[in-house]
Amino acid sequence: MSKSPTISFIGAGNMASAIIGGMLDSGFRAADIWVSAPDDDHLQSIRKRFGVSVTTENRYCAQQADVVILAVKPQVMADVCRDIAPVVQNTRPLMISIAAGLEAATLDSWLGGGLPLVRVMPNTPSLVGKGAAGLFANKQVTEQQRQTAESVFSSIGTALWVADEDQLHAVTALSGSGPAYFFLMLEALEEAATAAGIEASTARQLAIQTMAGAAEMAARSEHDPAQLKRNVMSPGGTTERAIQSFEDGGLRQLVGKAYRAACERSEEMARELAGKS
Ligand SMILES: NC(=O)C1=CN([C@@H]2O[C@H](COP(=O)(O)OP(=O)(O)OC[C@H]3O[C@@H](n4cnc5c(N)ncnc54)[C@H](O)[C@@H]3O)[C@@H](O)[C@H]2O)C=CC1
Ligand SMILES: O=C(O)[C@@H]1CCC=N1
Repeated sequence: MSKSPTISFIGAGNMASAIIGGMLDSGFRAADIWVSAPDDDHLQSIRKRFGVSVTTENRYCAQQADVVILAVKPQVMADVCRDIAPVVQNTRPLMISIAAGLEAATLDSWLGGGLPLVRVMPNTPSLVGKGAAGLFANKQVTEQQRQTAESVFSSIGTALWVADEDQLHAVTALSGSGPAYFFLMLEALEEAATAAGIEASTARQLAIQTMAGAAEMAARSEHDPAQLKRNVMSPGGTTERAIQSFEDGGLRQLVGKAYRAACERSEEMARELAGKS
């Protein structure tokens, strides 16, 4: 069997940590992982936490790799790619970008052109093995490289390919940004329950367990969410009143509006960042 690939992360922030943490839990080896970022203090804390190799030199980091995962903010991506381009043009690893709204063609041009490139939109629950990621491969990506990319992201949750790159905007607004929508719901429920007199820690635990339980049920049930919702709503009972209140307040429209705002921002970022090339 061929040796496991060396995977280098450029960027050591929230998402790199979430992906590395999930990968190690699912059996990837720390010895096969490199991470680079400018801040040495930050890198040392990642090294202590995960036991991976670290360096402040992006080029050196990229040079080690069969797979380079670009995990920096979209706004610094152009500089990072141009800096490592001479190295990766020579070693030709599989490039993976997790940046929101940055198109494969734009990244490829910054990297000098012609490299196999997978764009992934992951999310932070990857840290606990419950990630949800959409993946898109450019034409240079081989079947084996597709499998490698899929093995990384399916090791930390659900990983689904999209055929059309444009669909990544819709994925970003759904599962990329989505954890924050549910955290907002948790915040609001906790505030409402504490205002009604429940101790804050009790309110938080009950709200979190309820969200996790509802998600698990939705995942396992043969019924759709609308039916599961109706099953909780006893006629004339408490839930019916609460749901009516959500509907009267326009929650559905508000969710649609927020979702479209995220989609539009992703498209806008793609235009802005393509203009930087
Ligand atoms: N946070 C999230 O929920 C998600 C983020 N993303 C994408 O992931 C990417 C990273 O986001 P976060 O981890 O949240 O950001 P972050 O700000 O937590 O991490 C960025 C990392 O890049 C490093 N960095 C900055 N300049 C650098 C350079 N020149 N060379 C190497 N490293 C450099 C920073 O030191 C930091 O470690 C972004 O492109 C974002 O669009 C994608 C899905 C979800
Ligand atoms: O907010 C953002 O732009 C990134 C992409 C998806 C989640 N966080």
